[in-house]
Amino acid sequence: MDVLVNAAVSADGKLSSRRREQIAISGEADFARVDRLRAEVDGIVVGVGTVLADDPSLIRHDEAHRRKRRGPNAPPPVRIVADSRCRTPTGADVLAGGPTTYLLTSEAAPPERREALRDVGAETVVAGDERVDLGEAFGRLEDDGIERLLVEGGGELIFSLFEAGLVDELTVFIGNMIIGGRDAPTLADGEGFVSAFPELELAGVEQLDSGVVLEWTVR
Ligand SMILES: NC(=O)c1ccc[n+]([C@@H]2O[C@H](COP(=O)([O-])OP(=O)(O)OC[C@H]3O[C@@H](n4cnc5c(N)ncnc54)[C@H](O)[C@@H]3O)[C@@H](O)[C@H]2O)c1
Ligand SMILES: Nc1nc(=O)c(N)c(NC[C@H](O)[C@H](O)[C@H](O)COP(=O)(O)O)[nH]1
Repeated sequence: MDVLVNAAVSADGKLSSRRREQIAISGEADFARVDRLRAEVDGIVVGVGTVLADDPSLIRHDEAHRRKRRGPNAPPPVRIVADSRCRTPTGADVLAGGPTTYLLTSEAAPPERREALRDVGAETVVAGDERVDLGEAFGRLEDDGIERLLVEGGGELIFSLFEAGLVDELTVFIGNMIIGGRDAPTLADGEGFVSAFPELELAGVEQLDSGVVLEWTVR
């Protein structure tokens, strides 16, 4: 599995405000860049915290770029939500129309919630006891031919992926604003590392919109 993480953060490293409302940190050129990234992968991943905060649909991508890079018959990327307890609302946009939506969940999810989400078309993958075992779940996606993933957040999920050693590349747009707030989500939240910090290697720097895009590979 090849895993690319992408996010937009403020100059002080926040993904959104303490109210967890989506903020336009980047601009048109960055959204177009993300649309191209989406077109290059088999699946787009978010955590359920992002679904509850932003209600993304994860459908939009650069179709022309997809055809050019992956051929005329390449399917659009599937949508994937990491959701340990099946908290995704059945009416969430990520479940509406469009490509398959995989729900990665755990044994801790109430069976009736899992059933309800299956009833509205979600493809459920159960891996892990309390939380999604991301390595195992990604292995199951690979069995379905999903080999390259773009993870778009949020901070809890991104931290867990680094903790599990599953991230290959990280691209971050850093914008021209300060959001602040000790409770505002950052790029990597979770418990945080105290030693054995994952190390990155700088692979690219580009000025875009009113900020900068940093491309990192994970050592
Ligand atoms: N600026 C950006 O680029 C960007 C992108 C995405 C999200 N966001 C923001 O991030 C915030 C949401 O982030 P968040 O950190 O609250 O939630 P999140 O999206 O990281 O989701 C966390 C949830 O994922 C699920 N999960 C399943 N397995 C897990 C595992 N092994 N480890 C961790 N989580 C696991 C859990 O149910 C957990 O509650 C929102 O405010 C949203 O607006 C910003
Ligand atoms: N590139 C980028 N710049 C930002 O300033 C910002 N706030 C996001 N945030 C990502 C966002 O939280 C969502 O995950 C998806 O962009 C929504 O996806 P849809 O358009 O619904 O498919 N992304």
